[in-house]
Amino acid sequence: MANLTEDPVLEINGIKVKEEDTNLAIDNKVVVREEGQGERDMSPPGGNSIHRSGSRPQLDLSKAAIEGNFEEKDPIILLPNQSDDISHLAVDLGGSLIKLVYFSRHEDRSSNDKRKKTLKERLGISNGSRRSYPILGGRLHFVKFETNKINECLDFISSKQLHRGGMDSRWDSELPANNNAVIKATGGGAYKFADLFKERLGVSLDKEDEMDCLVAGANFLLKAIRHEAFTHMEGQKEFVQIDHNDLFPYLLVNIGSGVSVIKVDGDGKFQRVSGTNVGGGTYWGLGRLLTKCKSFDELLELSQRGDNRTIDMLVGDIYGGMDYSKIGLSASTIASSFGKAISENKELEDYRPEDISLSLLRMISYNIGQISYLNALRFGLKRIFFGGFFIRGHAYTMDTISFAVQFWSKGEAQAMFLRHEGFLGALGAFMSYEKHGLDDLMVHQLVERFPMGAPYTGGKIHGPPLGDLNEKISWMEKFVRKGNEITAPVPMAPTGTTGLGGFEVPSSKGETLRSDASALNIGVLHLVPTLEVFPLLADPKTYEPNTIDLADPSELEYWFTVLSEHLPDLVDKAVASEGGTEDAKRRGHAFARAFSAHLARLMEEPAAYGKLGLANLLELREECLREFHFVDAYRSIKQRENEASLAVLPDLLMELDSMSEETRLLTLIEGVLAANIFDWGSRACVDLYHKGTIIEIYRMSRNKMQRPWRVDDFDVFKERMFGSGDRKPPPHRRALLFVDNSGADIVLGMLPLARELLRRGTEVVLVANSLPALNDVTAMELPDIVAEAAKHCDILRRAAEAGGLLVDAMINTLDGSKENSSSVPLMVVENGCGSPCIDLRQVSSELAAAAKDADLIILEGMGRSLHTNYNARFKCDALKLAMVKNQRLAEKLIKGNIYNCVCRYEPAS
Ligand SMILES: CC(C)(COP(=O)(O)O)[C@@H](O)C(=O)NCCC(=O)O
Ligand SMILES: [Mn+2]
Repeated sequence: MANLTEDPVLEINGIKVKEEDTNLAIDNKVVVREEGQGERDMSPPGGNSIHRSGSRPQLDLSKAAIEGNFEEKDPIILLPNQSDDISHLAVDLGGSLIKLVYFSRHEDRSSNDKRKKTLKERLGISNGSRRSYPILGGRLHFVKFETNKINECLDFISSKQLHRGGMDSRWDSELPANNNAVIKATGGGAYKFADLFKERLGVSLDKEDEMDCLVAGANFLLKAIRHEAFTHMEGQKEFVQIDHNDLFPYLLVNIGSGVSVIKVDGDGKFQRVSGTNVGGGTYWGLGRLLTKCKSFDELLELSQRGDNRTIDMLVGDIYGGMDYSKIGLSASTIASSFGKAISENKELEDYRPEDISLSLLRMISYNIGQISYLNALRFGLKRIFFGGFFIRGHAYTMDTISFAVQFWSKGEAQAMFLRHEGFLGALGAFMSYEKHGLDDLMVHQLVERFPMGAPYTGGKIHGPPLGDLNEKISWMEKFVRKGNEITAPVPMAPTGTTGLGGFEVPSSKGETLRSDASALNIGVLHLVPTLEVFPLLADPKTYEPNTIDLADPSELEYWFTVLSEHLPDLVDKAVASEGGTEDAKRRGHAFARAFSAHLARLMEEPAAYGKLGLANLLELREECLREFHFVDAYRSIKQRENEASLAVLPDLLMELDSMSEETRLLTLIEGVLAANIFDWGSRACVDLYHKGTIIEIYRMSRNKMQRPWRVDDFDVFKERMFGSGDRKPPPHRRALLFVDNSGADIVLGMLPLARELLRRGTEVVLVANSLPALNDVTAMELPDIVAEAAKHCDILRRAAEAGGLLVDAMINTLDGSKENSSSVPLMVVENGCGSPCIDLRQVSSELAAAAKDADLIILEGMGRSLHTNYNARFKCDALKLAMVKNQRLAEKLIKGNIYNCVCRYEPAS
């Protein structure tokens, strides 16, 4: 991609413009409420972004860059700073809270360049199939407001222009905006506030049935979001994998102001079987009267410091401190909520508000748990999902409900909670828009991201959005100046909080309850309809990308330390990559703070963002960099190393060509392993780079390549390649090479290996990152590297030409001939990721298409073949190659040492 960093004059008319390619870009629309100041107007300042007005989105041309070839007619221009332009909204107007779900569309990358076209033809990808998705890429956001602050909500909708345009025009940007906009709405407020919406926003509310919406929302979440449901027992949270084919029937208990109990038998098939008027509204209403609390969250926070024994009558109070063991009740069981208040000569003021709040919370939670159990029993249901904003991710509430269900059902029924608990209705209303195709989305097409503000605000979004990066950073700076105000997460109830038969008094309570606990557990859902499950996974259902389990606290602590210690160096690189300007420095600091806050948050509650693996942490770092507009922190390092390696490539190729086939294969594999040492993500390696030049380190690394390697299946691989005795196996048809780093790794390691496969008649597909991550080579950079290498090698040149790789590159071939002699093709596809690891449940459609004819995959590097996929099994032959550049991982995974190598070969399973 050619960068227009010199501020060229861009003619927009007549040239196609498109937004940044954002399959993986993070949402950067965090908006904040400042302590004590209410909402601050954060509408975008003038600057170099063009002001938005009217219903047509305007363009932000800053940092515009041409994608592909300058020479091409009508090149596509990327607008990295152009923010979301297409939005949709659905609302759930409840008695206590208003929930919004809105969608912001991002232009899908439908690149025009010739390389992609050739690739598509070769891989048989038709554009037609893409168009069949009613929605293109986009993001689903979740926001809530208190109903009594409906004006804030209307301001928010207005500031983001969410009400603009009718649905049809919104889904398809080519249609004109509609001035008679209609918003899907559910909840009682859809009736109550219809006039207000019309008056303030000029929109009509299209009312959807509340139960329909709750069920549609729950079904969507349970089918489409990976870590949506979890159990919560005695402080332990555990995510539950729901089998889509075995979801129904279940009981859905939605705890809003009141409680609905719904038996769900399928999509759109349900019956409201019960309910209770003692719900969230009761807790809040009674709690407010009894404690003078100003908000629900405040009331919940009070309960955190409460001791209900002062008010509740316990079994022990009646039985002189004894259990009533005959019927299974311990002395600490609540015999009668608020029961002590009748027998004591005390007034309301004599009770601590904290104790009242906890007593009330337990009374209501327990009652709901019990009613739910009775209904589950009534219909023979084993699974009960609890939703609604009463829960708010609050540990005691969940424990209390779980306890009731467990106790009364004797463990037969299971209480489960939903991360998007409060948004079922709003999501369901959103789903009711016709033709958006959301209900067809699958788990692998949704990527959840946690924006920069999440650790601070808990995803709470108030007021207008932060207009641009500058405002985001100044908010961050202000925040940091205020000191350590990262609010503590919801303290997990310690083990034993709710012993069998009753509720013990919590032995330790958190200092503060996060004011907006529930919203912490959800991020922004990025919809990427083009993502697919990698078709060569032997068993996608049991596939787990992460090798290291961060549920082990010592692992968690270790990797947090590694990432924290790497941060200063990363910031230096990132700042340097943007010219070391003052602006870059500011962004660098803000990035470091934001990422540290994410780390701190996860350290306190590892499951806060869903199940946590090392791959998620490494990806979060890259996402966070992107959020602060560090597009490619290792850009110049990559360039330098590519140049140095390309300079010695001809000598290496000559040396290889002088070898026998078998020696050459070994030398090639050694070469890949040795060159994998160039990894700017490894502390040990970075220290090493200060001790020599690229070539010196490469030589040293090669010289240390004694076999047997720590994991050494080379001989089996060699046999598959050359056979034994008279048996000569056919070459592989197509190999997918998941490449890793720039520089020596790709140029002196993987390209020569690719060349060997090509020489043997195997088609080669180089699979590289869609977005930069550390010093990994990207799919965008690869064609130029291949073109350079092809100048020195006929095999590569012919294959690259056959694969359409050289269409744009101006290369001088060795012999000057340009005829397209027959060759198996060399291709490049993007993998759909922007991380050093790869989750093969979510790969690009290009890669999925390329995989269909592949019978060999080679995964290279620590991230792709050790941290992730080390235990993955494939339908085709697989070779995993990596140098282990971390002592602890070497000990743990291969019982070896740092710089040991892995050559793991697994024939098709
Ligand atoms: C980030 C990485 C996975 C990249 O390794 P690669 O995939 O390039 O081989 C690796 O450098 C890593 O695990 N680094 C952290 C551990 C350390 O600094 O030792
Ligand atoms: Mn790498």
